Amino acid sequence: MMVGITGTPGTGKTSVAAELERRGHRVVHLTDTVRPYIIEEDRCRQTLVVDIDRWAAEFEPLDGIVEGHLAHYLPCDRVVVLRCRPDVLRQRLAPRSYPSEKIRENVEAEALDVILVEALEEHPGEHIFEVDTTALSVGECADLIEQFIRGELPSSYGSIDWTDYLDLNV
Ligand SMILES: Nc1ncnc2c1ncn2[C@@H]1O[C@H](COP(=O)(O)OP(=O)(O)O)[C@@H](O)[C@H]1O
Repeated sequence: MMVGITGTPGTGKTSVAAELERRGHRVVHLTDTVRPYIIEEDRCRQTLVVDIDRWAAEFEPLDGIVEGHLAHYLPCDRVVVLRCRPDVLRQRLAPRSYPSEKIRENVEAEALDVILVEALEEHPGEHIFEVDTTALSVGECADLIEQFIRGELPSSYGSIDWTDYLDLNV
């Protein structure tokens, strides 16, 4: 089974993937796989533009966890969407050397459920599991993900509403 862990930058993908790897899961970090598919580098926004269609088409499915904010574009059997309340996300992103515009864009995307909507465009809802990491430890997030993978927890998504936090970006 290939399980994607996706989410806005700062929601905790790298941290929870490291914990799942420590627990014995095979983990592939997708940033390590996109380099041959980079179309351009947007230096101002410190963003790489990737040919997602070609990358996803050529990706060899695997039994394990694929971690990265493009994971939901892969033919995953299950997709975990990590979430974080926008004000807390802003704090998590603050130590990064991101331009303020990039932080604003990410916080806004999180408030608008952008990654969840993208995931739902690619996968049936019953394969999707949203985890609100705001008040959970990395270990608690990993516990929930393992329970979902084992089929002990049903899919769940759509209960988060962070539109009230959109004005944080003003
Ligand atoms: N569940 C969590 N609770 C509190 N802080 C977290 C949690 N997950 C990640 N963090 C912290 O948030 C920041 C971003 O986490 P990271 O794993 O790098 O996110 P991503 O890979 O999605 O960009 C890091 O400082 C990390 O320690």
